Amino acid sequence: MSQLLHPLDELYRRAESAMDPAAWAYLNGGAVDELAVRRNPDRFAEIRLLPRVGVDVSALRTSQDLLGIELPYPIMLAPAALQRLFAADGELGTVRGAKAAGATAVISMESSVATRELAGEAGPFFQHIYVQKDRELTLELVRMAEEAGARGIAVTLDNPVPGIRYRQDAGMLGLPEGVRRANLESGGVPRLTGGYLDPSMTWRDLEWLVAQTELPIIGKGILHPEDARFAVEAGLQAVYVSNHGGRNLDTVAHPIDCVRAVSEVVAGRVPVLLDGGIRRGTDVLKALALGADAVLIGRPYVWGLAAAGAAGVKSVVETIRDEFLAAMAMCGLASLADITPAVIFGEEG
Ligand SMILES: Cc1cc2nc3c(=O)[nH]c(=O)nc-3n(C[C@H](O)[C@H](O)[C@H](O)COP(=O)(O)O)c2cc1C
Ligand SMILES: CCCCCCC(=O)C(=O)O
Repeated sequence: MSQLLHPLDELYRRAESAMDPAAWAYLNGGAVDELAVRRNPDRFAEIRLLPRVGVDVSALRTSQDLLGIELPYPIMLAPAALQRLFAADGELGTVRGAKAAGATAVISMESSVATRELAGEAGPFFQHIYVQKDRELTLELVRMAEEAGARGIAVTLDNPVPGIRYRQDAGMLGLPEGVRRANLESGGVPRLTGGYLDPSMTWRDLEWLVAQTELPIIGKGILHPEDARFAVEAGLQAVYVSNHGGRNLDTVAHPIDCVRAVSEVVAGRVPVLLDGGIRRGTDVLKALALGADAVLIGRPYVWGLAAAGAAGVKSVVETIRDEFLAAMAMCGLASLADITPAVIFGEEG
């Protein structure tokens, strides 16, 4: 008798059989013993919901404005590098699937299709960057994002040095032929000469970055409430709670355990985003209940991309969205504004 799988688990299985093992290791692996990779989703599963009944949930209101983008529901796609490792279309499949599902994508600086080529196929999108040792190159990346029509820039803060990734290193020794770091070698942005990370970057550099562009800057990889305060003081226009999917530091705190304290410090001054372990619609509800304004899906949409291209990406987003909508209704929550910590068991008092 065949076992019925959750739709995402089915895509995971199909993706694994479609993908080169080294790419699979890069996609799903993480730092050292990969405890944080595994436990990010587990932490969501450990949190219990406490529904209210007798509420009219016949028309759920889930749209919101996020940095000038009208999100139909609070689910977006996290930046993921080098997607031609996973599917022939790479990021083209992702932005097409995201657009079809009404989800805003964050395009990695390390995309294997250039942002300029993706922009015409994408809905509203954000560009991700790492601040480069060469600040002129950083500025060129900012200008590239502006010219391509990005609606904001997510700058990754949790990666001062490369994560130690044994599984990845055992499999992938370099980029296979045909997979390139497209934003870093085309259209005026020169190829990187040194490492892609700057371990000397501080809040002063972020203040500098904010002053260089009209685009909102989103600080990705914040877990500590004090860093959330620094981010707002530096002029960042969104705080993105993340542990990089457990890919950089093992045994790091889980984003779902940090988001409440972060959101209390941020106190509504800027939006709070969260990724790391979002696998089910109830995870979205729990993240919002504890203070996030929106969440981002990481690995699961890449499983969808690898299994079925743009349609697979769309299906991952819609599966999680439909579960989220059902969970809202089951919990007696008619709008995003109704989602508070009171829906978490043990927080109701
Ligand atoms: C294959 C892959 C590549 C990634 N590339 C980037 C990147 O270029 N920049 C970045 O800030 N985060 C990157 N991330 C981290 C994601 O943006 C996100 O934080 C993480 O995947 C969320 O956890 P989840 O996969 O459990 O949903 C990458 C993640 C994966 C799986
Ligand atoms: C040579 C490109 C490396 C990109 C690193 C992307 C990333 O952040 C990840 O987690 O992987």
